[in-house]
Amino acid sequence: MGDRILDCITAPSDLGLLTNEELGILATEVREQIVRDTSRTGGHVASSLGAVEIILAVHSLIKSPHDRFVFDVGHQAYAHKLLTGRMSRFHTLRTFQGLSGFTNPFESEHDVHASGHASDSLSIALGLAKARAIRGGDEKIVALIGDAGLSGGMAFEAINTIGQMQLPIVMILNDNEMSISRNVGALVKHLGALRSSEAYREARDATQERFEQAGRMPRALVGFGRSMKDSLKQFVLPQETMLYEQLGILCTPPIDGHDIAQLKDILATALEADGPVLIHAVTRKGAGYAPAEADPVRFHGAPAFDVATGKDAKPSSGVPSYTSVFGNALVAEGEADDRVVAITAAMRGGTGVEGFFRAFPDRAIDVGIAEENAVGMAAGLSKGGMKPVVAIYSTFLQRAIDQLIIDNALIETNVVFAIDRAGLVGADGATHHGVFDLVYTRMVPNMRVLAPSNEAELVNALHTALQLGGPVAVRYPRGNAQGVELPKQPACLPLGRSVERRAGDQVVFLAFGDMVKVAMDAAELMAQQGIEARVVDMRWAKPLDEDAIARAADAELVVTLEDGAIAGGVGEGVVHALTRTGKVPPVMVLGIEDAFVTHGAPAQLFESLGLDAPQVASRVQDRLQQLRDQG
Ligand SMILES: Cc1ncc(C[n+]2csc(CCOP(=O)(O)OP(=O)(O)O)c2C)c(N)n1
Ligand SMILES: CC(=O)[C@@H](O)[C@H](O)COP(=O)(O)O
Ligand SMILES: [Mg+2]
Repeated sequence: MGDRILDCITAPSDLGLLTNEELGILATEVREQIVRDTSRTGGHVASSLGAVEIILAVHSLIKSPHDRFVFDVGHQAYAHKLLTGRMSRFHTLRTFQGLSGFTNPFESEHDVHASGHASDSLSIALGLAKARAIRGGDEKIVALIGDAGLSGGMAFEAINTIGQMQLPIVMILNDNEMSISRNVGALVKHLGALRSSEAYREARDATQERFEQAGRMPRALVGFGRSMKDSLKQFVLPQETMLYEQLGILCTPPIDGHDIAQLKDILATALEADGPVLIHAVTRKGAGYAPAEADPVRFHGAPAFDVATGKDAKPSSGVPSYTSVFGNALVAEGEADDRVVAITAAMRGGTGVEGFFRAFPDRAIDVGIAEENAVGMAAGLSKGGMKPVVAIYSTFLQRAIDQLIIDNALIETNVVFAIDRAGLVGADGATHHGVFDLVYTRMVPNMRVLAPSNEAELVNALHTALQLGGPVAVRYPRGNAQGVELPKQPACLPLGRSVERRAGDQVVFLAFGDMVKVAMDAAELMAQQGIEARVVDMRWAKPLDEDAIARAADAELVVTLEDGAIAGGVGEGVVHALTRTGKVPPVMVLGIEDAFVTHGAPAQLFESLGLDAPQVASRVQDRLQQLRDQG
């Protein structure tokens, strides 16, 4: 480890003192550090490895934090973290109380925003540029965005305004032809045409040659601002010019995103331009670590792995994930009914719909990072006689709440929202926890919401949702299911009916989804203290089982348990239902308090929130005692 350049970096501006050769050595050291530490913590290995040279080149030319470097998604920002004073804590990445897996301004002054959700970087950069114009500042603004991030609606909208406003911003397109899976969409074809077109190849070679001849002095060669545009234009055929050129953004030909010297040359010029510039950098996802280059999909978001082989460090538990159970159940539903159509927004693997894509390619759609489009399109499919299932993470459906409300719920489309990653997801943290879907689905008229408590319930919930008609959400968590047997044939669950899982009269738990297990374990612990608790698996977050709620009103204490935000959550819905019975017993509403939840292993997070079974049991016992003491 001795004598590394990386260990001598005290601030990102130190990079400006390094030669290109030294920066190349630093790139290797950064990669080794990323692989070593993420092999223990897991993380977004492939994306971060692919962006190392770009990040080094940018930091060697800008003065962060005065100059602003904005990351799209932020999953590729590990090199940035290592170079901005977070080396010594990098081994804590994504762990409880450790570094975040994304950029976060509360973690470092070099991080502009809380990244994690794709396609927002250009809007943030544009806002910074406008603020600079109003204030009269001189800071440089650079945004790094992937080819999939660039295809998201928010990025398209930003480009529209960036082209109009003409404020100086440097956008670096990190084009590796990959989203998490292979990138999709017409923009991909456009970028591919640019990369492969003879004109661009010639342009790239010519640019490189000329840089080399000029001892890499592009300023002298291509000039600044508009003259750079003219200069670059001579290399491209009009019909091959980049789409964004036509929208008023100066675009470079594709350049090698792993060539630090070339990157610096182009960047130095772009940073001086008087309008928006897009640098098209071509990279390899996973670059520099053979297992990640060979399988960038697996190494997009990898669990801990063995560095030598790239294989998972921990063997699988053998219990299927909720996601895979859902994926198989969806294929079975697709076999039984040819109106079932699956939609994903760039999350084929994550949402478990790969099998459906293989079985029914004509009824499977990946819209890319375009959640609004996915949910809007589902409405159209439903109106056209189909039964669309939008398989989507809870956190990403937040992008499409309007389409859920207006395009679907208002006209009662037959759309199923299969909401994966509901509840606390773990290492991805605040930007990715699925803690709002119980609020934003329940608040909408015509919506029905199922919260299965195990995988058998999930299979039945999906079947029920498809049979029921109208917009129905089925929410389930990340990770392993409970290990229960699956039904041979899926059954329809009675609408708005709960199931009692445990008898008891003193305390009644009204629990939702994954929290039923916590309630069962807590009830068991309380029984050891002589307290008898009923556990009701509520099954439906909407409509609520009003009869079960009315029966609970006879208990000394009612406890609602959800793994979502309690502000506006389903526990509050239960309280409302209780007020309608005319008899309101003491109620504890347990769930996520009004604060963002950090990252860490789910068990640690539940413990830190007082939502693990032992703490739930003791909180409930304390409250019961308090009530009894009050008489
Ligand atoms: C709104 C939103 N939808 C989906 C995702 C999940 N997601 C994270 S990274 C990613 C792919 C990003 O691809 P790209 O921008 O090309 O970057 P790369 O990983 O290829 O470097 C996706 C789909 C997300 N973070 N945000
Ligand atoms: C950065 C991002 O948004 C995704 O890569 C996300 O981290 C995937 O999460 P899962 O690991 O739960 O699929
Ligand atoms: Mg990409």
